[in-house]
Amino acid sequence: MRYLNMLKENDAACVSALQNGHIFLFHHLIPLLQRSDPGTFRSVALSYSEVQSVLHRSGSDGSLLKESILIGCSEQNQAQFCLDVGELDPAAVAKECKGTFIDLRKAFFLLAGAEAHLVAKAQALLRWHQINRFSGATGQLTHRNQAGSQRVCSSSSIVYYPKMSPVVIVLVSDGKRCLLGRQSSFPIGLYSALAGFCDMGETLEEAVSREVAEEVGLEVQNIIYSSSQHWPFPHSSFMLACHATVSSAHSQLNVDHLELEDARWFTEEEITCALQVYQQHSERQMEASRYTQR
Ligand SMILES: NC(=O)C1=CN([C@@H]2O[C@H](COP(=O)(O)OP(=O)(O)OC[C@H]3O[C@@H](n4cnc5c(N)ncnc54)[C@H](O)[C@@H]3O)[C@@H](O)[C@H]2O)C=CC1
Ligand SMILES: [Mg+2]
Repeated sequence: MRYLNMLKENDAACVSALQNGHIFLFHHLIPLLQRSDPGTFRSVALSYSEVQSVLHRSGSDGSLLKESILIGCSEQNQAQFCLDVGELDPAAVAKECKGTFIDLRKAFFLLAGAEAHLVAKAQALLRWHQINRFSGATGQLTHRNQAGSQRVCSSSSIVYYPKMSPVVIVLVSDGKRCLLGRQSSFPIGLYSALAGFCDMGETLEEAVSREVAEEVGLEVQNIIYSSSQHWPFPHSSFMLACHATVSSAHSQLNVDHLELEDARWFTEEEITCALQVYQQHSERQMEASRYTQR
């Protein structure tokens, strides 16, 4: 952690870490992956010299490498960076790297947990840099530090840091059943816990109460924080997960159909059965993928 922090503060050390580090490539924010076992994918960690040669063979002079952004540090203490090669031909880069560019909406669910997290973080940082080239206050260009952990306005001292949008997601229970909803944009049959963006100035509890009231017209109690994660959709969300209850006497739903297509109470048996069906479906997909690769 201290090493990463030092790289954010020290441009020269960050350049040297880049030359000895691992680089993950993106093309217009789409991550490069490689197929590993049948049906599974992994992210591609390239060395500095490997990226240099990919860039040269794809017709670039290699200066793009300095645009790399620090995203983390491996267990072997090797710095990890990401780089968007959007100006190059994606097919040529993918062929050079024996990989394929896969949209993050898909990639996020194909990768193992830690890799999915790293790739999502990388995409969020790349996007933030792409849309913050100019200061919103002065309209002048902003310049990044070597790690890409901040941008500074070229005509004032304003410093910009990467931003996330806090989101609450809450599993509401009436003591026997849990409440799930679906938006019309969800895949057929998919239901999820209720979620929503926090408003400016709200506490976690206020955001949970408001979202549940807005979406299904219930008043929740006993809000308990459970865990959090970075969530890359629509982009750079910071998702805070909670549990909450309603009394069974006040569990009648009044669904806002502008926000949700449907919301329902589900029993434990229904959830267990749905999870079993999901598990069987995933196993069948894995099997089909093995078969098509033979
Ligand atoms: N059940 C669900 O709705 C689930 C949602 N999520 C995630 O939860 C988050 C919230 O999703 P929704 O339920 O659709 O939110 P939501 O219930 O707050 O409604 C979305 C609306 O909020 C407004 N909004 C306010 N701040 C916004 C911001 N920073 N970015 C985008 N829109 C903003 C927009 O008008 C947008 O149409 C997203 O990150 C989504 O990917 C994840 C799993 C399930
Ligand atoms: Mg919502």
